[in-house]
Amino acid sequence: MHKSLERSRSSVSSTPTNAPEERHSVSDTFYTSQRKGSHVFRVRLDETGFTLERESPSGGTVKGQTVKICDIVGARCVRLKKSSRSLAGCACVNPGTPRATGGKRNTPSKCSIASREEYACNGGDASAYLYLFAYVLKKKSFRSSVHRERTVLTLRFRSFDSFEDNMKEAERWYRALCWQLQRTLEPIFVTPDAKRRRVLVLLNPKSGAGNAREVFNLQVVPVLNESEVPYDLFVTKHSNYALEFMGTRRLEDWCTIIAVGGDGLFHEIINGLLRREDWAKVMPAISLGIIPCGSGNGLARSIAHGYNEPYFSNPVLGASLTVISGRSSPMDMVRVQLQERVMYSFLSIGWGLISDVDIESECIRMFGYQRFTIWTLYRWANLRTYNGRISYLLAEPTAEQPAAKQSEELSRLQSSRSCNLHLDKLASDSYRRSSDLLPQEFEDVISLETSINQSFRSRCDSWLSGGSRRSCYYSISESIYHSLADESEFTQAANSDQELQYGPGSSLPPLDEPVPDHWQVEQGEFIMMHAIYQTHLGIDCHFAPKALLNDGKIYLILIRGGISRPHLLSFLYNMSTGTHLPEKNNEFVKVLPVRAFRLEPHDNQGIITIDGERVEFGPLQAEILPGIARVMVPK
Ligand SMILES: Nc1ncnc2c1ncn2[C@@H]1O[C@H](COP(=O)(O)OP(=O)(O)OP(=O)(O)O)[C@@H](O)[C@H]1O
Repeated sequence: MHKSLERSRSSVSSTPTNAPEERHSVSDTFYTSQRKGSHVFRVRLDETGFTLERESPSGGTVKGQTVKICDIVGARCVRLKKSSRSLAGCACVNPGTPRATGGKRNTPSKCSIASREEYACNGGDASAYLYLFAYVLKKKSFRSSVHRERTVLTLRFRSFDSFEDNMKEAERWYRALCWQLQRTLEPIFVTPDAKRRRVLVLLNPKSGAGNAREVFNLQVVPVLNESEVPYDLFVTKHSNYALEFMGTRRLEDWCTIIAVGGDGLFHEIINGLLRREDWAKVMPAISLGIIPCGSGNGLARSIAHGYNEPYFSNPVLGASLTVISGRSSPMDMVRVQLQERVMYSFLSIGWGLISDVDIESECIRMFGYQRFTIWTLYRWANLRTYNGRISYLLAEPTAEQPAAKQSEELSRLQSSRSCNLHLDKLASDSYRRSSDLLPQEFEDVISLETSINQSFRSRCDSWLSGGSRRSCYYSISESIYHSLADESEFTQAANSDQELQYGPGSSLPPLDEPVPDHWQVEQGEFIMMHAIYQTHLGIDCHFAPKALLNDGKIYLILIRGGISRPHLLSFLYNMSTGTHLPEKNNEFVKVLPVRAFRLEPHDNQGIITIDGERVEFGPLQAEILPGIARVMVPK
């Protein structure tokens, strides 16, 4: 969608007042000229957004429309270039749209600004333009679901004879918009001089179908550019790259860390952060985001679900808007004590059926997300049971589990000693800004941009690349990272710390000591145990409908051996809609909101997963760390 309006020469009636909010509200009269006649619009920008009201010839309002401030991502002031050659790359020139000739100057089409400018520019046009980018919620028909649609609103300023004066006017509107947008951002996303702070992007080129790089360049970069969010991009080179990166780099320059990949990459990021000496300082100062490119994408789906953000129409667009929203929420994490090590988890811990499906179905990865359905049916037909003991501390106090005892245990959470003595040992050498990069190091960026398809190029306006505030660190091919730091030292630094305790400490007794008396116990044969703290395990698995990002609860879901196959099939089938859980716990299926639990398998082998990644088989215990991380959420 593209709307363009021209400012009338006759009306110069902005509304300067003294109140700060009012000073940043601007309004004026614009008009559109169409074949059927011209229309006059009153346009206002204030804290609610952009309001356009079409005037009737008698001066009343015929039609009004508001583009909400929460849907607007940014704007640009531009001058159209003079030569028709340079217009080929101009904003809104859609290669698929035939250009109007000079004689059609007053016939705006979807991308008509450029068409008219070609004529006008040749005649020495002094207009300045303000392009405003928004992603508005739309519903195509009664039956279709809501989706976001890109909208470009264009205001043309030509009241004055000189371009400079018109540009001043356009910039006044631009500044007002920036001010209004900035009001919607939380302070951690803004620099002292009122600019957007930088974000760090970690991209796993191997996640999901292996197209994370293309997804990022084609779908995420345009949104980052439109919103003028400066970013630094690192492409992971191997498994655990993100873990090492997060554990050893200086992070002060970044306010957000975006994982472009799957839940496995996000898991590495949080574990890297929590292995830092300064984790307690870093965690509240940084917000995490995810662009779903993996095969599971449970976290991205859970965040969208929690905020009613459309997901299926365009998951990457929704997630891109979320990571630039400037709004964050605390998120619970779970500390998991395994026999030999500690891990931190944001999604789930599994034993039995679902973990088997997750890991065993790797061999049919070529089926994409369908691999889970195929393998679930296979496992259902060849059902296994597992023997073990599960002890837990309920989240809601009961008669047997008094509240005082619970809070006493949870208040014992404390930070452990530092383990990361090498923190930033390498950072001062390896961290560089874009201006330091050699031209050939940018070639990758340029080629990636120019290899994009036509439909994208029409959106990736030429002035965006010219004025881009991006800097890129690509570790692909001739890695910049490699050229700046000795990797063996980097790896050594990370490995040497691996054995040490790090991150938030535990409030639980050691794994080899008995659980407290007031904990409850389930033991015997199980089909599965799955502990989850987000609503969705995957895009199509609404596993814990009541879970919230920050409710301080682990949802422990148990299925006992002896469950009938039709009952189990109905459970598995209904997982996609979240209707699989019984309203009241029964003999075979139990849902237990807990704060901590311990799993002691009695078999010698089996599969245990944490956030979908396989870990060593054996006893473990887990406890909730309420709101210890921050995640980006939709506006
Ligand atoms: N450059 C790389 N080469 C190989 N493996 C990598 C690389 N970067 C990261 N990895 C590993 O790939 C694993 C899976 O990545 P990721 O989670 O991004 O995708 P996925 O498994 O397809 O998605 P999901 O976890 O949602 O199912 C991670 O555990 C990470 O350790």
